[in-house]
Amino acid sequence: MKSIAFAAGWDRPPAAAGATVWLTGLPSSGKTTIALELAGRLRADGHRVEVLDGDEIRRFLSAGLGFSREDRHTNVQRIGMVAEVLARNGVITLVPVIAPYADSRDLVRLRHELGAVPYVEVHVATPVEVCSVRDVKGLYAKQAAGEISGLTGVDDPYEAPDKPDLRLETQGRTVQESAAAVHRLLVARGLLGWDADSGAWSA
Ligand SMILES: Nc1ncnc2c1ncn2[C@@H]1O[C@H](COP(=O)(O)OS(=O)(=O)O)[C@@H](OP(=O)(O)O)[C@H]1O
Ligand SMILES: Nc1ncnc2c1ncn2[C@@H]1O[C@H](COP(=O)(O)OP(=O)(O)O)[C@@H](O)[C@H]1O
Repeated sequence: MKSIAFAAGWDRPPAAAGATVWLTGLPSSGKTTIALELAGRLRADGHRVEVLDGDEIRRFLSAGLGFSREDRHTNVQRIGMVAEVLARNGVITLVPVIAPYADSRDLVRLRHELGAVPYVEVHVATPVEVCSVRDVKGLYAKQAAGEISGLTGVDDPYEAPDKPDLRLETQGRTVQESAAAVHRLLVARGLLGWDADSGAWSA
């Protein structure tokens, strides 16, 4: 199959369409780690990739927003819009953001669908018991010590997706295995156009 691309005179396969890949899940579930691992793999395969990091967005685009239901909704809609613009322009946009409310996520998906922009929802479904042991940023410990409140999955809601495109259990799996599961989904959906591993069009 590779020879078809080169016989056609391309020095590299034509760019695939962009897509938004939203990784929703609890703090420390693995969203950011999986997004960064997958981004590296996709970039190595020649894809244009952006990772919209939740912390960075909150420092700039969503500066001043807190963690009330309303602020989280606003944050998610802003990120959804940026992701849609990027994806519409051929970028695979990975979004490791909690997005705890189903109606907020559904609105982002709907806007993508209305614009015919591919959208994939991955639920990083690590149980809270595992997340609170990982506690990458010390938030679970702070909540337990009474220093913060309103922590998603502990004393603030997390509405798990009913029908995500992929539900990923990360406990007992390596980061590479988790990222590979998302990669397989993108290939199965025909979103990568050209699969460098198999040397075939994934569509
Ligand atoms: N109260 C509370 N609840 C949940 N998360 C909290 C909270 N306070 C701070 N943080 C940290 O904020 C990081 C970014 O949150 P998000 O923008 O992804 O959240 S949301 O979608 O707007 O709900 C989020 O990043 P991740 O740990 O990568 O998920 C948290 O570490
Ligand atoms: N299979 C896995 N997939 C993703 N992360 C994992 C996995 N196994 C262990 N981890 C670890 O879990 C932690 C997840 O942290 P992070 O990605 O920052 O979570 P989040 O972005 O959801 O808050 C990291 O320390 C990561 O190394």
